[in-house]
Amino acid sequence: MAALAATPFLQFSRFPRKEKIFSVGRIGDVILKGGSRVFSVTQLKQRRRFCGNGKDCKRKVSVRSAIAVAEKNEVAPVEMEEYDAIVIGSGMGGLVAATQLAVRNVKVLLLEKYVIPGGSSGYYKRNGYTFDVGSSVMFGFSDKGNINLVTRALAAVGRKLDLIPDPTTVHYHLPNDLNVQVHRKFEDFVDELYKRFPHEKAGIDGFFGECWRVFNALNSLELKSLEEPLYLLGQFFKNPIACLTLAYYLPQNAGAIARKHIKDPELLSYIDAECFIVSTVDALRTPMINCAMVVCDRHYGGINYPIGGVGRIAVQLAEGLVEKGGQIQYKANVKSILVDSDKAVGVQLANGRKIYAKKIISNATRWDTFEKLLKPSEMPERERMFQKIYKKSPSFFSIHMGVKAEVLPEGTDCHHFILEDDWSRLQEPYRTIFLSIPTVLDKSLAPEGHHILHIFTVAWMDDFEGLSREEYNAKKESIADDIVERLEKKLFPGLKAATTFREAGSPKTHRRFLARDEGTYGPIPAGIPKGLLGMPFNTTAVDSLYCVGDSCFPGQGVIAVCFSGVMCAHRVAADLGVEKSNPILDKGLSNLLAWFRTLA
Ligand SMILES: NC(=O)c1ccc[n+]([C@@H]2O[C@H](COP(=O)([O-])OP(=O)(O)OC[C@H]3O[C@@H](n4cnc5c(N)ncnc54)[C@H](O)[C@@H]3O)[C@@H](O)[C@H]2O)c1
Ligand SMILES: CC(C)=CCC/C(C)=C/C=C/C(C)=C/C=C/C(C)=C/C=C/C=C(C)/C=C/C=C(C)/C=C/C=C(\C)CCC=C(C)C
Repeated sequence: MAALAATPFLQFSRFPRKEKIFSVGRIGDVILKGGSRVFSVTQLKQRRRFCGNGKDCKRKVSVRSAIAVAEKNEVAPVEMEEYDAIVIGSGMGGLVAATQLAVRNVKVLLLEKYVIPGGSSGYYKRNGYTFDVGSSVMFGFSDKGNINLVTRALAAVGRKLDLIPDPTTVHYHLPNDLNVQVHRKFEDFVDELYKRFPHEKAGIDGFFGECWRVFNALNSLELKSLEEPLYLLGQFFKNPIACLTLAYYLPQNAGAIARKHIKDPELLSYIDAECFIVSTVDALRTPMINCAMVVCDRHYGGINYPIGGVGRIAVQLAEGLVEKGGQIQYKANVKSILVDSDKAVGVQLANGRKIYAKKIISNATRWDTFEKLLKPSEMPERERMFQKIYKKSPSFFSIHMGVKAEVLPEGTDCHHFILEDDWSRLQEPYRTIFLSIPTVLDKSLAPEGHHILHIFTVAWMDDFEGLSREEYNAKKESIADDIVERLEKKLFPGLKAATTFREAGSPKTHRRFLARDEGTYGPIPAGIPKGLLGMPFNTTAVDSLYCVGDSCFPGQGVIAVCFSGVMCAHRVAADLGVEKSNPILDKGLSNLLAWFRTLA
């Protein structure tokens, strides 16, 4: 047994009852796991007085004395699975957090419930088609600047994908025949707006000018954890103007800023549509930083599509993770996060297996993390506050289709957004249609002579509850028929007849395959938010538990969750002692941020 004293983390199984396991942490906390019960050394020493609630586990002892206790209690060592960090879920947020830790030589294990990586940025294959699970508009994927976080995430693990530049981010088909093509070149795009709204030229310049101010500030920073004070101070010192600019815009929303410059209601509705496609809410509820980020990045680095499909990004990151010494396990469904004395110490899988780590990172949504992986009755106050400020966004109804190529007119753009009638219906379920045709850029995704149409529209889970299998399937088909008919009228006559493959997914499909509560697309503000002020970062009220992904700052979107992954890895690395940190400053900043959130 003495030989094991040098091992930083030990685990023993108790004789003769093998199901009892206990472990010794690096600092020597001893935990005896017996079913759901957790015992500390103190409790081990006073077994008769143990009441079973595990509340006493605070006392630290040396590994040597822990072993002595173990020996006294007739336990013997067993093989131990212990990591520096466990990441639950391999969405882009989880993958970036895991890879960023692995390249810092942190021993990291990524657990994914599904059979491939990527979550909503994954892919699936059917009948010769490679479909993107989520949408195919990739921000942050260029060679320019600091904000190209997808490119940077891949580069960190030595990967680079071949990209196809998309000449038009999106083609809007809006009420009153408002047609706007968002060209790659900013000047070409605003020309379209000037033509339609000549009386608002100054307003257009004013609003987009402010967007560029925010974007340029973002793009001039080295992006790391905003919860790490030494980094923040360093950035303030190096680039005070950029930091103050961002601090100024942090609590503001795009709609309020648009109204400072623009009066024309139709143009304001257009800005709503621009925000809606990325946040599923109008401009008044979309943080200015997020709006600026997307309306500028598409012209700065441009939107670029990876040859082979969006799913290739996640596959490359997962391979890179393993190459850098990390591990990934598929079909590993985490059922609960193990907590000892208010500290996350490991996870338990659906098959009962327990795995321990110093830090646990959840890429599940905050709702799934705090209501399913942890006991909802023990939800920390900070999370209750988050749930007051943010609610779950609706999910999507999606249709993946294969069609004969001739049905698309020459020069069809890759991405379209359609709202046929009334502007006031922008946020209603099924009213808007998002359409991507990635084969316009990459023909290799479909059999020769065919295109992919990936269509989605906002939908709520409630519409699909309580139906029999037949009713459910019939409902999906009827919604899909209706959308195809609308697309026939608006864009592609003959679409139905040209269809060679069609598969529809409901919010239930999103819930099932992405493990997202109610299939939600992410958090949306319950009222008018104070910009991004109320959005939580990565640390949580549970010691050693972190969240990453779209229910963390700055929200939905691949580039946004990549940023969340970068921030999370930096904070975790600092807490593991791999990056510089200062506990006094940490505490000060954490209190300051908690206070900021109360203002949201
Ligand atoms: N710009 C675009 O075109 C585009 C395209 C696709 C996705 N997206 C964005 O990606 C964002 C989501 O990324 P994300 O990183 O937050 O998460 P995600 O939902 O994509 O991935 C979460 C992953 O965690 C896994 N998981 C959840 N619970 C688990 C458990 N208990 N055990 C094991 N695995 C578990 C899921 O299977 C999934 O793979 C969305 O906001 C969306 O905007 C954008
Ligand atoms: C202390 C404190 C806290 C502070 C101080 C000041 C400062 C320094 C600050 C800073 C800040 C920062 C850095 C920030 C950052 C931010 C970011 C990065 C952001 C980002 C964002 C992004 C986003 C939001 C994105 C999104 C996207 C999306 C969602 C997309 C989607 C798409 C789709 C859906 C498409 C559509 C389609 C069709 C149409 C078809």
